[in-house]
Amino acid sequence: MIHFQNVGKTFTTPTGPLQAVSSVSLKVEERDIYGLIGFSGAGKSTLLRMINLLERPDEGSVLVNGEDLTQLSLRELRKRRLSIGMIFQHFNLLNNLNVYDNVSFPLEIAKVPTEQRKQRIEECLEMVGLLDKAKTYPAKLSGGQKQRVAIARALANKPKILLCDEPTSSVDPQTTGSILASLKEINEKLGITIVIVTHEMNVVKAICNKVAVMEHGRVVEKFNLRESNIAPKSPIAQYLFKNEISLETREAAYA
Ligand SMILES: Nc1ncnc2c1ncn2[C@@H]1O[C@H](COP(=O)(O)OP(=O)(O)OP(=O)(O)O)[C@@H](O)[C@H]1O
Repeated sequence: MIHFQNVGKTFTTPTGPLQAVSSVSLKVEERDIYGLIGFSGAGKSTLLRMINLLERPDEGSVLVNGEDLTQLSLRELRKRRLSIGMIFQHFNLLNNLNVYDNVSFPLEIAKVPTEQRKQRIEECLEMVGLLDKAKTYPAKLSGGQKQRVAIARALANKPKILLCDEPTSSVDPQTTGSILASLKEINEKLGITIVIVTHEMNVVKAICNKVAVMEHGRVVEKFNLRESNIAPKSPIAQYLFKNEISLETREAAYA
């Protein structure tokens, strides 16, 4: 479904070139919930953003359903992006619009007629358990509710893939549970493939069937979490599996 072939990305920075992603090859199969884990700066978000070309790889290619998105015209790319939803750490809701209108927004961009829009918005809000909040503005919602609105909005155009960039990093552990439950449900019920960037092995263990561990722009190890004998070899993977804690606070302990 998603196939990274030897991808690389170097950013130009004031202090010189910075290789954020180096020679990554990885396959995400349909219906996977695939975790990308590693310390801050490992290149996880850059890799994730290559799937919908928010970042263009400058080496290798990324195939989505066998198609290299870099070869498409801008018009075709916009169309393909409708089948790839995305959610972010800080929710990125439009604060001047209520919940209903936030979910409506991508449908308006896709020029979905008003009547169909209404039905789809209600379906999506129902899916994340927030139909009763349709008229509420984001400022009145909790972090978990905001992220579930973002999930509903990402689902509006019936994507096949959902990209999640640290979706639980701004919320407390209990709220994390409700967001992860929504993600698991849409994966199981709608068959949506999910790729999730996280710092936390707890998140990976809760919902992912596979995980890739990243360090310094490279994937150092991959695991199928359905296998019974998981034996990490790299120091970082050993650390991550041993310490089910947030890396943000414990990076120093590993270093
Ligand atoms: N647009 C950009 N311009 C310059 N450097 C960038 C840009 N985007 C990312 N980087 C750098 O690339 C490296 C990888 O960043 P990336 O955000 O992919 O890492 P990450 O593993 O997702 O970390 P974090 O959890 O902190 O977001 C970092 O050193 C980051 O500072």
